[in-house]
Amino acid sequence: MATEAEERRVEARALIQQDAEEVEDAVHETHLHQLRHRQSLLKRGPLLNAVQMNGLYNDSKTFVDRPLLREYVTLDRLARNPYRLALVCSGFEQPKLARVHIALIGWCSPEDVLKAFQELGDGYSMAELKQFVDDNFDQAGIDLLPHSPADWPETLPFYGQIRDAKLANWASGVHAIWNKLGRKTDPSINATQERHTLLALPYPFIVPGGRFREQYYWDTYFILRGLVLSGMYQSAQNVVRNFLTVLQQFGFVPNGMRVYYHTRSQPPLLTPMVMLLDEANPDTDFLRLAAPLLAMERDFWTLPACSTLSTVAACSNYSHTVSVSGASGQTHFLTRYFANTTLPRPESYLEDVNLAQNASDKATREQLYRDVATGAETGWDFSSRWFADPMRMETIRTSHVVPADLNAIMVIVDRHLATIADRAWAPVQLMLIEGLDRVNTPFAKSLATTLACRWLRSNYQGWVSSTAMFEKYNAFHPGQSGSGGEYVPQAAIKANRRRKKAAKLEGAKQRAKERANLAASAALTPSPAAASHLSRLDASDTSASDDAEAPGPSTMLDFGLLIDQAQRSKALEQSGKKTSSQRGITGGKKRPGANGNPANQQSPLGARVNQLDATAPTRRRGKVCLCLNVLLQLRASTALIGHAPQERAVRKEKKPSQMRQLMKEEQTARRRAHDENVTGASSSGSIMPESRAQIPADPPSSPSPEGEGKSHSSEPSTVKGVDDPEALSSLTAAVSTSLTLDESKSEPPQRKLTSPTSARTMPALESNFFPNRAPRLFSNNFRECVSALLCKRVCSHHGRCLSCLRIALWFGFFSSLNPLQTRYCDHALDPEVDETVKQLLKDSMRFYNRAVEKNPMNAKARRRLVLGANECHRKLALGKVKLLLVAPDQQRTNVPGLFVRAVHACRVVVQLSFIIFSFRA
Ligand SMILES: OC[C@H]1O[C@H](O[C@H]2O[C@H](CO)[C@@H](O)[C@H](O)[C@H]2O)[C@H](O)[C@@H](O)[C@@H]1O
Repeated sequence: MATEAEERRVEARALIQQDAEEVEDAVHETHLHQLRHRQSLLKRGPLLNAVQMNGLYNDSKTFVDRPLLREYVTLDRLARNPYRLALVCSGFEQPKLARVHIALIGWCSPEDVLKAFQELGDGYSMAELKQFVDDNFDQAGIDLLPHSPADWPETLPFYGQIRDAKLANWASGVHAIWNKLGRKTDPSINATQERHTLLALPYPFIVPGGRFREQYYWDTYFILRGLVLSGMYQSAQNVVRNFLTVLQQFGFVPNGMRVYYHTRSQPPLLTPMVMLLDEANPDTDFLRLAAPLLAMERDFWTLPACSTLSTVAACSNYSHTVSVSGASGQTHFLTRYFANTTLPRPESYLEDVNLAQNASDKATREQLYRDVATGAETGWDFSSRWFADPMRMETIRTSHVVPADLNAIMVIVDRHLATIADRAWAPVQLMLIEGLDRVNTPFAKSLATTLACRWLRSNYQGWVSSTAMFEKYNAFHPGQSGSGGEYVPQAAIKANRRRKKAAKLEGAKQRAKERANLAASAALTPSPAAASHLSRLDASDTSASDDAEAPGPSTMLDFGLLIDQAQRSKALEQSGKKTSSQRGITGGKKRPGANGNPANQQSPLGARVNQLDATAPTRRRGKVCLCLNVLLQLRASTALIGHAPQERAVRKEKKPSQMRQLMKEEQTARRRAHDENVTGASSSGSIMPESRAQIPADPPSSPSPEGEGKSHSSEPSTVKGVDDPEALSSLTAAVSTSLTLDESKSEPPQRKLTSPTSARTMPALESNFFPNRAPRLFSNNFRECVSALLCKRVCSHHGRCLSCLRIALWFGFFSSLNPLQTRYCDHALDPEVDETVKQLLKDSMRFYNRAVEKNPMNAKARRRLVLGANECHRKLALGKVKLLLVAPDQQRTNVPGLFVRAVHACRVVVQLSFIIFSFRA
C-alpha cells in the first residue's frame, strides 16, 4: 500500500514539467486515493453495516474511531487462538507465521480484516461480532496523546481584573481546562495511517472534548478566540497551521480531522481565524504562507463544481455555488452548503439509515443522505432551519437553502483576502472594484471605494518613491513592486530622468526651507522632537536613494514638543486665574462631601475616595488608559470601580502622565480662552480658543453630500452619527471649529497635521474614481466614512477622525513593529498617527468641556471620556468604547505584573472587537 502511494507520488513528481494545474490534481489524487483506501472500511461494507445496524455501541461514532489493531503475533497469543489469527492475517504465509513465533510484530491490512469478516459468514452471534471487533480494533482515542500546551500561563492575563473571589476561582478552573483538551496525534500513526480514521496532524491541537476526540473545523474558530484571550498565541497558531496543512493536502478543510469527515467541510472560518491570529500576534511570514492556501479554500467554496479537484470522478456534482436570478434579471452567484456524498454518515450510520427507511426510491434516499451530511457541514446539525417541515427531520433540504450567514462569511473571507493578498494586480483590482461598485448595497459600494482608494494610494506612493508605475504592487508594502509568480513582474514604467531629478531637487529645497524654520524655532525652544525632525531631514538629504518624496520610515512616538507645550501651559495656568470651567474630568476638584454625601471625600490630590467602601484603595492606582468613546452614547454611570482589598495602600502623590498633561493643557487653554473672552482680551495663544460665534449651538442635521474645498463650518454636514448623533454632531462641530481657527493662522491644516513626507496632497481620488459620488464631509454611514477616509490625503476631516486613525493604525500595524521600551507596548506609530491622536484628544476634551459648561449633569452622565484601567475595561466589556489610548509612562503598582495584565486584558478585548487602540505618551 505504502509502495503504491509512493509510486503515485513519484508519478506526480514526474508531472512537474507539465502544467501546474495537472500537477496539483495528481497530488490531490494521490491523497484521495489514500483516503479512498482508508475509507474502504467505512463504506457501506458488510462490517460497518453489521456493527452499526446491530447497534453494537450506544454511540455510532465509537466504532469508526477505533483504529485497526496493531497485531502483536506472539507465541502466547497464537497458542490461545491459532485459528483466528491465521484467518485474520491471511496475508501471511505459513512460513512467515513460523518465524513470528519468535518475535514478529506485524499487522493485518484493512483488506485482511474485511476478508476475515466475510469468512465469518452470516451465522455469527452478537457476542461473536463483538469479539471479532475487539480482536481487530483498538480502543477509540488510543491514537491521540494528551498534550499540555507549552504556552499555557498559570494565571489568566486578566485574572487580576476579577475582583470577586468566586468568579476568579471559576476563571482559573476554566483556564485549566486547556490542559485537559490539549491533544496531539501519536507520531506512530504517520507510518500506519491506513489503520486509522484519524488524520495525523503536525501540530498539537485543542479538541471539543467527550466523543469529539479530534480537531473540528468551525469549533476551532471559537477555541482560537479563547486561546488569544488566554494569551496562548503559539497554541493558536498551531491549530491554524494544522488546517493549512490539510487544506494543502486536500484542497479544503474537512468537517473534522477524520477520514470519514472528508465528504464535507464546515463554515469556512479559516480566513477569519488567520486574521484573528494576525490581529492578536502579527506575523507577516505566517500571513504570507497562509494567503495562497486561503485563496484555495475560497475557490473550493465559490468555484463551480470540481474546479479544485477536477480529475477526481467522485467530485462530480460537488458544488457549493449556485446561481440565483435577481428581481431585475441579473444572475448572482451565491454559496450554499453541499456535501459530496449520497451515503449515510459512517459516524451516524444507524441514525441516517433509520431516517431514510421510508424513502420512496433510491434517488430520494440518496438525496436525503446528502442533505443530512450537508446539514452536518453547516455546523448546525440539525436545526429546523434546514427542514421543510420543522417537526420532521426527514424533510431536511439543506442543499436547497442559500444561507445568509454562509454568504456573509464569504464576503468577510473576500474582504480579508483582498487585504492579505500578497500581490495586487491591476486587472484583478479593476474587476473587483467595478464589480463591487455595481452591487447595489452600501456595503459593497463602500468596499469598492475602500479597495479603489487603497489601490490608488499604493500606486501613488510607488510613483512618489520611484517615479514609476509597477505591473504588480506589493500588498503588504504599499508603493512597492509586487514579486513572485511565474515571471519577474515588469519592473516599472519609468518617467524620464529629468522629471525625477527635478522632483529630487524640489524635495531638497523644501527640506532646506523646513530645516531653516525648525532650526530657528529649536533655538528658541529646544526639544527632542525638533532635534529628531532635524536629523531626519539631514538623513533624507544624505540618503543615496532617489526617493525625494518617499514616505519616511516609521518612527517611535515622539512627544517632546507636546511636553514642552504642556509645561508652558501649566506655568501659564499657575499664574492665571481660576474659573468654574476648571473642574474638568482630569484632576477636577470638588468640595469635600459634595452632593451632600459625606462618602465623597476628597483626597489631598483631589480625587474622590469612597470612605464607606472598605475595599476602596486609598491610593489611586495607575491611570492606565484613556478611552474616548466619542461616537457612542455612554449612559452608564461613571462611578469608579473598587479595587481588590489586598491592593489597599496609602495614597501617595503621583506624577501625572503625559497624556493627562496633554488633557490638562487643553483645559488650561480653554480656561484661558474663556477668561480672555470674558475680559475681552486678545485670543492669541498656543491653542486657539473656541468662541460661541464659531461653534454652532445646534449642529446642522440635514445630511447633504459636500464637495471639497468648502468651508467646513458653513457646510450642512451629515452629522447624524450611527451610534450617537449628538456625540458625532458635537464632535464634528468641535473639529470644524478647530480647523477654522487653524486656517485663521494662515497655515493650511494639512500642513500642520501631516509629517513632512505626507504633506503632499493627492488629487481627489475618490471623486475622480467615482465621479458621480462626491466626497462627503461627515458621512452618517460609518463604513462609508471609513472607506472614504482610506485615502488619508483627501480626508475632509484632515486626518482628525477615528476613521483616519483606524486606517493609519492599520497601516502602522504592518510597518511599525518596533517595540517601545515598556513591556506592554508592542507597536510604534508614525508621527502622523501620533498627531491625529493628539488632535483627537484635544478636540474631544474641548467638546467635553463645552458639554460640561452647557449642562454639567448631562455631560457627566453621558461621558465621552473615561479614565482608568477598571473603568476602561468595564466600558469595553459593555461594548461602549470606540478608541482605547494607553499611556506608556504609567507608574507601576506594587502588585507585580498587575499593570501589564490590565493593559493586556483591555488589549485583548479591543483586538477581538476591532476597536482602535494606540499607545500615547
Ligand atoms: O463539536 C464538534 C461538532 O459536533 C457536532 O457535529 C459533529 O457531530 C455530528 C454527529 O456525530 C456529525 O455529523 C458532524 O459532522 C460533526 O461535526 C456539532 O453539530 C457541530 O456543530 C460541531 O462542530
